[in-house]
Amino acid sequence: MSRHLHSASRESSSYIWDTQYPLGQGATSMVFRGRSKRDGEEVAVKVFTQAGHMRPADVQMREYDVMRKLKHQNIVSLLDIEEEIGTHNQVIVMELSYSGTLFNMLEEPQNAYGLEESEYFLVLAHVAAGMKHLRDNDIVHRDIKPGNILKYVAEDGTSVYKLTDFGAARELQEEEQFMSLYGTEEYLHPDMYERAVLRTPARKQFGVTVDLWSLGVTFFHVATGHLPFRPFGGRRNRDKMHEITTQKASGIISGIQRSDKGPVEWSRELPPTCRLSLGARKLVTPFLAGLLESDADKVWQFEKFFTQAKNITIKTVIHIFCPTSSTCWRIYTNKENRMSHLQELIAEQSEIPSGDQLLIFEGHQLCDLVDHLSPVSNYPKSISEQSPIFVYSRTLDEVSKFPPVNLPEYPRMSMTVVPDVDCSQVKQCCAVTNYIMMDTEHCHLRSELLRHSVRDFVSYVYRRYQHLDDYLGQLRLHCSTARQWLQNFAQMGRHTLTLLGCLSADTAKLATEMEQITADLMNNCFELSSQVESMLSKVGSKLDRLAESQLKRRQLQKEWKDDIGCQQRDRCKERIEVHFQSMVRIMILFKEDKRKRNMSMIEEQFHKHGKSKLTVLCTKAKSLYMGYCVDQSERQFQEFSKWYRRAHTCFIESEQLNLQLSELADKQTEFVRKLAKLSSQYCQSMEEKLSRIGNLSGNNASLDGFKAQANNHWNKPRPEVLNQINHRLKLSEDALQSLMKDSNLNREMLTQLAMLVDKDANMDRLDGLHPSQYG
Ligand SMILES: Nc1ncnc2c1ncn2[C@@H]1O[C@H](COP(=O)(O)OP(=O)(O)OP(=O)(O)O)[C@@H](O)[C@H]1O
Repeated sequence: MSRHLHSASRESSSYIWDTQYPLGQGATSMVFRGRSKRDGEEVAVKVFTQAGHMRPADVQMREYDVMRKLKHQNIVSLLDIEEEIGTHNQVIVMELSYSGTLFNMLEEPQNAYGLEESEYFLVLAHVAAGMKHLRDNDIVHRDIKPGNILKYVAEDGTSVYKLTDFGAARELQEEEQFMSLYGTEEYLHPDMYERAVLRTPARKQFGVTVDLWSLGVTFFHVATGHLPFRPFGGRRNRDKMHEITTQKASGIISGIQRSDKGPVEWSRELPPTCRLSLGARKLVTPFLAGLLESDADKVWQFEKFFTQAKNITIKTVIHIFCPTSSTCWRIYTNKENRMSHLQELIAEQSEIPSGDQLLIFEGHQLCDLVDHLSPVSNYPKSISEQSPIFVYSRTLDEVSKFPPVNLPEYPRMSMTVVPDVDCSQVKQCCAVTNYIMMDTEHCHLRSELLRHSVRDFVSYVYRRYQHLDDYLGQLRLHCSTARQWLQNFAQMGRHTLTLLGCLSADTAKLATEMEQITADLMNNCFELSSQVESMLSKVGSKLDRLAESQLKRRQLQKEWKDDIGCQQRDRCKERIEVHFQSMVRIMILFKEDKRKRNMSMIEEQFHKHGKSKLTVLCTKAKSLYMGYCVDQSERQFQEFSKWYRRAHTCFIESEQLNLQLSELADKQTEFVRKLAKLSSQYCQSMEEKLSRIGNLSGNNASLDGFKAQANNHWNKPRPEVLNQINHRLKLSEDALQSLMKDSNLNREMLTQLAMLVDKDANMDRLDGLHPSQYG
């Protein structure tokens, strides 16, 4: 050893490390923080203990060989293998983790009930990627557990998880088997457990898939903060442990024996305290069940594990909030999926059938913001937990019950001083209080989202009313133009027919025929016009009334009391955090007390004081949450329930108005089409008949033709009526001119009508005002 070094310092040719504060200790080694002599870079140095050196040389070499072979972002990098100066023992130099292992993380109060969801999925993705690299290199790890997964932090601040500790690893092809025993008992495959822990003589062989079981136990542990299979008394009750893992049915993911010789509580679900959302649980539960399969016929192969892990981790999350049940949902879906699929997934969690769902984002219906066929990856990037899509049922105005609160229990504390027990109890108190803190935050978020949902719902309903009102305005204008047109047409028709009636016997006949031809259509048009009129007045007065009460007087908006419920300014979470920090300080003191062999009288008094303070702090934290936050949120929810019934009525009214306006628009279209038919039939028949009269006289129905025809009739010299004839002739000439003018007018009206029909057809494209767009 170098003379210049501190007594706790050790070194190799390129590294130096301090043995005073180990980063961690395993069964065969201690790991220390060290530095490179070359560039001062911090490193982790794994130094083998006596137990490590006792292993056969080839087993020791295997760890070096495996580490040399592996190079992957999810496997801890080997920097060097060097000889320690003085002892000549080999040390492994690795990249240093400042954050420790997953096991260390699970020991922290904030993770005592499992990791937060996004972090959990990172673990899953990274561990699966690391395992894939191991498989690609035909390596079996044989000691997968949270303590062998290190956390690193990437430059962008995100976590990177890496597999470490290849002391038990060796090369093994997929079809090969091994016999030696490795691993940590809680994570061992039942067959290996039987041999290694229960020491049964059977010479069972094990395949690469033993790692899959350990992965299942690890992923369960990371999701819940505790082990899946727990006999009463833990490691002391190994037969029961073996019984639990081997007797569990397929699909069971946990078995807990809570009392001595008591029954095992089997479960196919993750515990309620687990922090994963319902959406995440739906993915993770069958995944865990697949990994924790002890039936050799049903056991997964690695490929299955890789594809399932990939299926889970590539999904994108869409945040949904259901105000009527005050629940946040995370919908995990593939990026390329469309709205119909998203709605099916929402239906699975919310029980609102997809056809019944009303999805609102930022005051708009989601289907007005994104195309039905657009993939979810194109949805607004602003959709987040704080700004989710709100889902309502179109048909139900009832709200569900306020969701029950699921809190882990505080331990029952006695006043007797038992440092070991006290230490674990204070740790549990910290964990429960931390859980309450997170729940408080969530409760507060839900209160905020309820307020947000009211604002969005009001603006959605009002926007809808505004559109309906605008649309009604357009329809009113359109209807009155069509009505005016019909009246003008009828007037012009009457005028034409009167003229024809007094022109000649032929034209009078024609007039009668024309009247018969158009009478039905004309009556039909008048009938339709009055139907449109009455519908318009009915829907119009209803909409006018709603526009007055809602758009003008904002009644719905005013009925909501925004200040009920837990508010940011109440600082509930911060208040509970103060209690939590006090508990942490007690925990530090208790740990010190545990280290001391004997406590003095005064120290014991202080310890007792710490215990009673702890009890007070727990009561305070819980009652602040339950008595204030939850209570306030429940009151807010009840208020919302009353308000929503009215809001839903407004929505239903707007739906009905929308329907009535659509019916009105259809009737109006029918009316305009009939007008067009009337007009073209009138023109066509009139032209036909006029030309027939023209042909009778050998001329076209021109003024000259009529003149000639009239002269024929009246040019016999009857002097007493000559003046009269001439006068009639003059009248006829005027009438014919007028008829021609009428015909032109008719053409013009026809063009106008064509425009009206066109406009009618285009109504639904005008500024998106057609009510069918809201349907
Ligand atoms: N690269 C590293 N950076 C920081 N800490 C580390 C690193 N590698 C290991 N450790 C710490 O050292 C502990 C022991 O390391 P490791 O698991 O490799 O040793 P082991 O003796 O093989 O343990 P085991 O009992 O799991 O076989 C780890 O649990 C961890 O806390």
